Amino acid sequence: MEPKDQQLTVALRIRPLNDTELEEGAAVIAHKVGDQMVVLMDPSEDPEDPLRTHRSREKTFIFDVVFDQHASQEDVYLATTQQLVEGVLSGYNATVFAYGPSGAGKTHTMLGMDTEPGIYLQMLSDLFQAIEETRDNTDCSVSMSYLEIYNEVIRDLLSPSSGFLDLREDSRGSIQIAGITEVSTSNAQEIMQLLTKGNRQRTQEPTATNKTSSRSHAVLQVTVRRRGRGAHLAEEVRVGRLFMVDLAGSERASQTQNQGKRMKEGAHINRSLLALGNCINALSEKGGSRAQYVNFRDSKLTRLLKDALGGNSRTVMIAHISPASTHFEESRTTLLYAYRAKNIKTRVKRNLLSMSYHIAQYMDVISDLRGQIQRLKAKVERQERERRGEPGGRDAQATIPAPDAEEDSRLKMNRIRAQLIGAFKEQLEMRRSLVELENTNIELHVDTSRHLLTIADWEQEKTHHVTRRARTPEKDEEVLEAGPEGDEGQPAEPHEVALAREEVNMLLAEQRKTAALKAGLEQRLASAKKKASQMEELLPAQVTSEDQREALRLLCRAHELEVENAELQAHRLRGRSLLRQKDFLIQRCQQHRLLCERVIREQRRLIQDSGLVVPEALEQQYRLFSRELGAGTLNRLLLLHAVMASSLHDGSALNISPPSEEPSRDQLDDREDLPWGAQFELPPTLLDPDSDSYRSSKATPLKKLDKKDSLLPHSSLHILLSPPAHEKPSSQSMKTLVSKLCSPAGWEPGTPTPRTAAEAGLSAQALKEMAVGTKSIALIAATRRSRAQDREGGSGRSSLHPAEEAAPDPKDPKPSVTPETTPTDRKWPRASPGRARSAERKARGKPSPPLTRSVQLATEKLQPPSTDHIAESQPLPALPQLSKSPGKSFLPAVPSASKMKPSLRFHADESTLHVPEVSFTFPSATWQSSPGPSRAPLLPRDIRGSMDSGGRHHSPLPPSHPCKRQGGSAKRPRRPK
Ligand SMILES: Nc1ncnc2c1ncn2[C@@H]1O[C@H](COP(=O)(O)OP(=O)(O)OP(=O)(O)O)[C@@H](O)[C@H]1O
Repeated sequence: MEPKDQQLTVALRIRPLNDTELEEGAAVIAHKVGDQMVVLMDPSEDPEDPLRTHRSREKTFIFDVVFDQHASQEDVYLATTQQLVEGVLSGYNATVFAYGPSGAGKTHTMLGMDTEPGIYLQMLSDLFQAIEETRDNTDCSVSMSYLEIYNEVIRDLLSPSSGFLDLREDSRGSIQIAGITEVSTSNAQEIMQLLTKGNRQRTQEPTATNKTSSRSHAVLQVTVRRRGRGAHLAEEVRVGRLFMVDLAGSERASQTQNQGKRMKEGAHINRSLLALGNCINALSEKGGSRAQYVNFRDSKLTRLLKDALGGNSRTVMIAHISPASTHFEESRTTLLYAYRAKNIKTRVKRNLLSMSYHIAQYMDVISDLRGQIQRLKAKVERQERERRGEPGGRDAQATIPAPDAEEDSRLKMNRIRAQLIGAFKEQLEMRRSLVELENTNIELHVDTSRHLLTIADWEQEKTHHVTRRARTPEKDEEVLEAGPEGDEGQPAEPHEVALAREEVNMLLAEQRKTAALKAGLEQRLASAKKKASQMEELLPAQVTSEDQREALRLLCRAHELEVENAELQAHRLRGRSLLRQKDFLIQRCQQHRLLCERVIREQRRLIQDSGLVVPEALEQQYRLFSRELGAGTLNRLLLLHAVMASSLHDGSALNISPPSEEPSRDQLDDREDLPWGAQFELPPTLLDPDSDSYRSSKATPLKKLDKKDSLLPHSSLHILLSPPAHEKPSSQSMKTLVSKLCSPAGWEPGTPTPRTAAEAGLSAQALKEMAVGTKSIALIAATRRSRAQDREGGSGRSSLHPAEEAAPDPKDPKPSVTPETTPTDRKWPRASPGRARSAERKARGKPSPPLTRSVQLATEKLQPPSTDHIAESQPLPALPQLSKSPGKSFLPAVPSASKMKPSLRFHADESTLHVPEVSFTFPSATWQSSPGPSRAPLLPRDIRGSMDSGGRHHSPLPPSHPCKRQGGSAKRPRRPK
């Protein structure tokens, strides 16, 4: 059955004013208008204020249904949740959750009172009644569990002594709570008794706004399994899951005047509700223009509600507010949240469990029927003979196996088969549990890494802080203003870091627990396997008929396939998780790299300040390091990695729809203004689609402090665009992509390097377009560096290598060109300061200063190539497609920027320009500078070409190569395949 899109139903309930509010003389500011509208008046705005006469004091919100203080529990149930009952019985998931600030009436709606039962009881009563009505033709079982999430730990409310429970993702991707008590029930009253018992265990404390405030999120999960009865052997099992969630209050700590323990609870509650809010925001924008990543992993609550919000569930959110003017702020934020949630869509599909062993049941029936046919045939024959008076009628009967013996054999066979199935099932369950444990283990590692990243970020920030203080003691006051300090002048550790430390300890304990469980399970699996193989050895002796043999053969085959399936799933999970870990590793390396760069920069400054003589070898190494940085290769790789990971995630690179026969007129039109015919070359790195979620918190201290990659000016990129030969290219997305990848300004300096295509602003279509195609032309985007140099060429500024440029020279009063100061316009040609100045001169009627021929030439050559002539250029040898060259490093595919850009050096006299050896090769434009004396070779020998004893340069290109024919002796050859 096809999954269907389903809009989240959002209802609003306004409770009556309570005694405290009446005593306070609070006014009613929330009014229901019609069935769907609520108007909220701002009590702080004075209607008499002449400055605000034209401003509306009212805020209007529309929901699916709105209830006011007159609505009964039944009204609320009938209009919101009753419709979910049928779906749950048919195998759909459903979720109802109550949202709102403390004391707004969430528990009242969900649990209610004896006289006025809430949604729990009403829904369960209806569910059991519906089950009763279909009992004749279906087998139905209902089980329930009840848990709370308190301070980010899960507790079983039906068995509170079982300690903290784990959330696990099973091999099918659905969230399970390991070790939760599942109680089978047969009526709603039983569930209510269990709920009341569980509720007594729920963490409740009096707060300023509610005397019995629930400090945790309570989740009641009811699972209904339904199977058709009778002759419907093919009938599958329908499993419907119903979640009913009573969330903790969504108020802010300041609003409840909470302190101490309450404050800490508040932090956890707010953290999970913040995560929930973020998910709601991201999900509500998902269908819109902005593609958003939804991070469900930020809290246990969102992980648990993942399906309810973004997956397979029909979901109803009931928002609650107080009508009192004293609660205006909470009511407003609640309404905003609920309003946003209205945009969320889920994709519901029926949960059908195909019964893995029903093949065995078929065989059972077939052999029964065959036996019956045989018996009937024999009976008919016997009767025929008897009727004809033929002798042997009685003898013939003797050759047919007696029905009793047959029945015996059948029963024996059934017993054997049941044992075998039991053994196989047990094994399979254990394998599945092992996969889950493995998955949990990896997730624990990933979570640990995430928290470690946060801690490491903080440690770096701390060091940075100390260094800054040491360097600029006079700015102490500023630093003090920037944040609170600890005892020894160290900045105080933020709450989130302390939390991360706590979590790491907890996660390590969890890891140990999981490892022990896994070891036990592996032992049990080994003994189960041994038992099963003993049984298999004994079986052939017991099998008497061909049918039985066939049944057993099929049974074993089914089991083999199940095992294979489980192994494949395990393999896939392992792969996915390893990639996630790899992602973290990359982040850690990146973090470490930034630290190293900072250390190097500081040390360099120290060396320069103290006038130390640096050994030549070290100086050379430093230059090499700076050049690598200048090339920005790493940043590009990170971007491409992110693009690739993202394309894998949404299948854009893999799931290519078959081309249509005729490209439409539009398509052709679209092509005209695009660098089509080209091919994108992407790194073969395959990374986990979810990588984003494992990034350390966006608000980690270091990120707040040091967002920019200041040492890394962005650089050139060699992109081969591959047009979808028949697919309609989206010119806009392609242009965005090209500008993002070609232009170093594609992501702004000072912002973190994008990690996903979404962050880079690339749509799935763009990624798809990147990945397919046949024809190739080359588009070489000139480097930002060369553009910077181009600008500098105009302005006559000294141009050092990028790292020198990035690290400001203390002796140089002029500010260096760093990515932060670079204008971010993305069009060629850029309005460079040089050009601006010459335009200014022209405007003032002053002639430009004369340039030497070499400066003019170099300036001309540094203009980026127009893409027009690229299409006309001679086709270059096609480069290998990424996907076809797995295992190859991407590194050589991106020509080092330092190879592509000439390093211009202006001496004291602006008009003398020294351009060291470097050459560019564009499809129809080649330029080359004169060889410099001491330039270190940047290309490997085979790419670089060689010098003979006579000092002549031998290009590695064949004489017929177009680049050669254009006459350069040291032209940059194509990257070897
Ligand atoms: N619609 C209503 N009609 C009558 N009384 C109500 C209504 N809603 C809430 N109340 C009363 O208001 C008080 C607080 O409600 P409740 O405990 O349900 O709030 P809550 O949102 O669950 O708070 P918390 O988040 O702190 O647990 C209760 O005494 C409850 O009986």
